[in-house]
Amino acid sequence: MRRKLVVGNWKMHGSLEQNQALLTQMMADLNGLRDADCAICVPHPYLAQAQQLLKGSNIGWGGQNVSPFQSGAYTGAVSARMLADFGCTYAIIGHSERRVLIHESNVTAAASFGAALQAGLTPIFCVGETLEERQAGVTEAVVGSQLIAILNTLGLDILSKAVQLRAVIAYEPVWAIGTGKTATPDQAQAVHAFIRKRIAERDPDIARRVRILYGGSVKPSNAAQLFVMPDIDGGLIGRCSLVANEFRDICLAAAESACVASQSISD
Ligand SMILES: O=C[C@H](O)COP(=O)(O)O
Repeated sequence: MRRKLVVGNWKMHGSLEQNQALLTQMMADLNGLRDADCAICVPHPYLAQAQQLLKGSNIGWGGQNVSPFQSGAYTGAVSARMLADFGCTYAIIGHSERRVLIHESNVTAAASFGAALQAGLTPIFCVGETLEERQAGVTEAVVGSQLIAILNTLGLDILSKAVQLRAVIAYEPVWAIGTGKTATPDQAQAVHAFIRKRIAERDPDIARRVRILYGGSVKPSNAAQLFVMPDIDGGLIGRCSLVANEFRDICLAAAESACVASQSISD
């Protein structure tokens, strides 16, 4: 059975002082969490602080993007190796805010996915459609092309590395991000099942093992309904990862849904 994972994406929020208080509270709140994994992806300047505070706790940490390049004259860019230097486990790749606002392409996102794996990080590869795309009925075509970009750009060899480092996919419908409009559990499940089916066409074993997170206005009041869906393996959380008790409740919902699932298997 796939272990649930909840990842907070702080986006461009925080300060040394706020982070100290928030991470300290989260460590206290999540100290006893056993049945789910959790992590926080912080803005790059706060990686050292996250490493110092979270080391030895059961909260992992990561960055929110990596350069597709290993090093060189790329002003303002941060390499995957640099994230690894700060003990990161995770790197969010291809978030829609980067795709939409700074026109990051499928090819760039795929190359960053490869760079993250190369540095030993677990990439969290984001896919998702806009509202116009959903209304036009092309959700599967859009998500499918975002996924296939990985193979087209990096080739089939990337799959074994992705398995080894437990690469994660995050389905985030753009229309649900930061809007308060969550996809219904059935809408999200349908796209998650499509993603798993697409991966299964290449490799059924990877499809069974890969964790697919849902992101887009996840909150304590809807987390449990989403996490019990068979192909939803946790969440990528924006706004509610900036509020300790809301993030705690979402992590607890993930752990609880894992217990419900294991009970129903043994029943
Ligand atoms: O990476 C996280 C997503 O963009 C979701 O953000 P949100 O929970 O604020 O809607």
